[in-house]
Amino acid sequence: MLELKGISKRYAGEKTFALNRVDLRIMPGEFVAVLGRSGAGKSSLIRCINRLEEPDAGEVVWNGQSITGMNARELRSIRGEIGMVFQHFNLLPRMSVLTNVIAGSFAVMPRWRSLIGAFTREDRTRALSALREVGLEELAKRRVEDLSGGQKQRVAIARVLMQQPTLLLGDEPISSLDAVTAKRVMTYIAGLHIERGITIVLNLHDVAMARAYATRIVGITAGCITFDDTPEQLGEDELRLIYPPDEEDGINILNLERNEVHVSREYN
Ligand SMILES: Nc1ncnc2c1ncn2[C@@H]1O[C@H](COP(=O)(O)OP(=O)(O)OP(=O)(O)O)[C@@H](O)[C@H]1O
Repeated sequence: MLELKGISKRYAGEKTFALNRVDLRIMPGEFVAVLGRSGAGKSSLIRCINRLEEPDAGEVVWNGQSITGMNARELRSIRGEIGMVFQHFNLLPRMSVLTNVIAGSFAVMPRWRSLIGAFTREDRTRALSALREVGLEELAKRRVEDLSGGQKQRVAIARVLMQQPTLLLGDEPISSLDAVTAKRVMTYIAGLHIERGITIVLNLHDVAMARAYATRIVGITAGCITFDDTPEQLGEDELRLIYPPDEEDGINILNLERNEVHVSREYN
């Protein structure tokens, strides 16, 4: 179980809290989509879970272990259990696809081996099998910088598979992909949930995707949870709460008819 207890985060120099005493309990095997307008605190929430950002207050507990109470060594080890996919993939662009996938186990690999690239035969076999699962085995030797966005995200998913995590965190993993590719990537992520029972927490900008794939939706507004229920309960009123009109520029970002949310001017 993943538990956030009173998590608060305020960035240096900012007046308002990015997260304001957030409490959240996620049971094993849940697929949670986190929705909210731009700046609501979605990334901060995801990043505070594995301490890519340090919360200012509160506690994160994963399977009975307090992540917030861990020292650097313990944190490295727990991160081996927690996979992460990002909007911009976070891959090593000049390295091969295979090397990137093997890098998924760096957190659990003795440091000297990861430094000199001395991968074992077993590492390669496992990485190739992960690539097969996302349909990219033939591209194993290709440099990552030569791949399309969708292929890069599938490499990132293969890297997560290699890591064999029990928890997958995603910070807008489909935001930079076109609609068709985004759907394909979501299908792979859903596969991790359905076939392996991995607990998943993803930030998404796309309400339709959240409804289609998640088992639970958490809405964040100005650093606070304003919705937490099943996708079926997410109606128009709830969407208005999660996506209030921008007071400063008066743009109502919610287009209920098209069932999609424009999160910033660039998306329009
Ligand atoms: N490194 C930072 N330094 C200062 N302020 C930050 C930093 N990161 C985020 N913030 C602020 O914290 C608030 C929440 O940001 P966060 O990135 O968590 O929101 P978000 O919902 O993920 O937004 P988006 O959908 O645009 O990515 C925003 O007001 C943002 O400007």
